[in-house]
Amino acid sequence: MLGIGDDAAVVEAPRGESGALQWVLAVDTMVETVHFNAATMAEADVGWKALAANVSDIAAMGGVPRHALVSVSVPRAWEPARIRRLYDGLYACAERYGVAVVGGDTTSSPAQLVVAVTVVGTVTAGKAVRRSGAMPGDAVFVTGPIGMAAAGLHFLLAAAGGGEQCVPLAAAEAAGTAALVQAHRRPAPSVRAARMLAARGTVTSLNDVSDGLASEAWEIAESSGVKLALRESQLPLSGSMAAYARRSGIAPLEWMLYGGEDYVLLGTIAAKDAAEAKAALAAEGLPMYMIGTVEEGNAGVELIQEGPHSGWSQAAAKERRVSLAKRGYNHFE
Ligand SMILES: Nc1ncnc2c1ncn2[C@@H]1O[C@H](COP(=O)(O)OP(=O)(O)OP(=O)(O)O)[C@@H](O)[C@H]1O
Ligand SMILES: Cc1ncc(C[n+]2csc(CCOP(=O)(O)O)c2C)c(N)n1
Ligand SMILES: [Mg+2]
Ligand SMILES: [Mg+2]
Ligand SMILES: [Mg+2]
Repeated sequence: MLGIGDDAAVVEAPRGESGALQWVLAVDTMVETVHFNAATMAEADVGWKALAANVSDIAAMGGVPRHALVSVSVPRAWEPARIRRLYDGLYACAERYGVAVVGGDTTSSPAQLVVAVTVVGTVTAGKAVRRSGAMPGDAVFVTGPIGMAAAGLHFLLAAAGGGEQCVPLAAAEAAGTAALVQAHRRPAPSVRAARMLAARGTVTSLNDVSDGLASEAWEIAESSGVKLALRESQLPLSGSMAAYARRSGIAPLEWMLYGGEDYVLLGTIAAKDAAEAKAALAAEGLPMYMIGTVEEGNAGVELIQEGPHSGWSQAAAKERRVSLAKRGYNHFE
C-alpha cells in the first residue's frame, strides 16, 4: 500500500485464496572481504546475491517471498554509479522472484560495503516447513548440484592473484569455469521447487545450503533428533566442477560437503512420495536428487562411501560409513 518514501512501508495483511496465511521473516547480511571482494564479485552480483540469499531462506520454509528492505552501508569513496549497479543486480533478482523492494536504509561506511536485506514472505497458515520434522525412513534430497559455488570462488581467488580487478566472466569462459563462477555470483534459490514440495504435504524438513551440505544436514539431524545417512555416489556432482577440481588437485567432495553458498535446498520427504515428487518437479524442469535416507539413532550425519578402495580394510571392501564433521563456513574460526 505504501513503499519507499515515508518512515516505513505499509503492506496489506495477506489473505490466502484457500485459508489464512502467515508471515515468514528473514534477514541475511553480506560484508565486503567476508562474503565478497573487489575481484570475486561485481557490484551487480553483490546486489543479486544479497537478495537471493534471503529469498533462499524463505524458500527453505516453503514460503513465497514478497517484500524486501535493503540496508546498505557504502564506503565514502564510492562513485554513485557503483551503488546504481548494485541496485541493478538487486532489482534483477527482485523481478525474477516477484519481490517488491519497499524500503531500506543508507549510511556511509568507514571502509567496506555492507548490504543487509530483510525479506518478508508468506506461507499457508500452519504449513511452514521446519528443520525439525525429519522421520526415520524418509528420503533425503537436494534441489540442485552442490559445491559449484565454492569451486567458483576458488577459481576467482586464484584468477585474481591477490589483485583488486573484478575477474571478468570471459576469463572463466576461457577456463571452462563460467558455470562455477555464475553459481557463486548469481545463485538461483529453489522457490518454485519448495512451493511444489511443500504443497504435497509429504516434505518433513527443509534447510537451504548456505554454510555447506554437511553443516545443513547436521542442523536437520539435531533439530529432528535423527541420523542422516548420505550416499556419496548419489551426491549431484557437476561435470565442470569435477573437471576443475581434478585440474586444481582438490577433492570435489570437500567443496560439495563443506563449501557452502549453493543456495539449493536440502530436505527430507516421506519415502513413499519420493519418486512421485521427483517426477512432478522434473515435469517442470526442476531437479531433485535423492541423496540418502533418514535413520534412527543419535543426531549425526554419515556418509556412505562405495568401494573397493586401496587403503580400506577387508571388512569395508564394498562400502563403508564415515561420520561427517559438523563443519562448514564459520564466521568466527
Ligand atoms: N543476531 C541474531 N539475533 C537474533 N536472532 C538471530 C541472530 N542471528 C541469527 N539469528 C536467528 O538464528 C536462526 C538461524 O540463523 P542463521 O543465520 O544461522 O540462519 P540462515 O540464514 O539459514 O544461515 P546463513 O546465515 O548461513 O544463511 C534464525 O532463526 C535467525 O533469525
Ligand atoms: C572473498 C570471499 N571469501 C570467502 C567466501 C566464502 N564464504 C563467505 S560467507 C560464506 C557462508 C555463507 O555466509 P553466511 O553464513 O553469512 O550466510 C562463505 C562460504 C566468500 N564468499 N568470499
Ligand atoms: Mg543468516
Ligand atoms: Mg538458511
Ligand atoms: Mg541464510
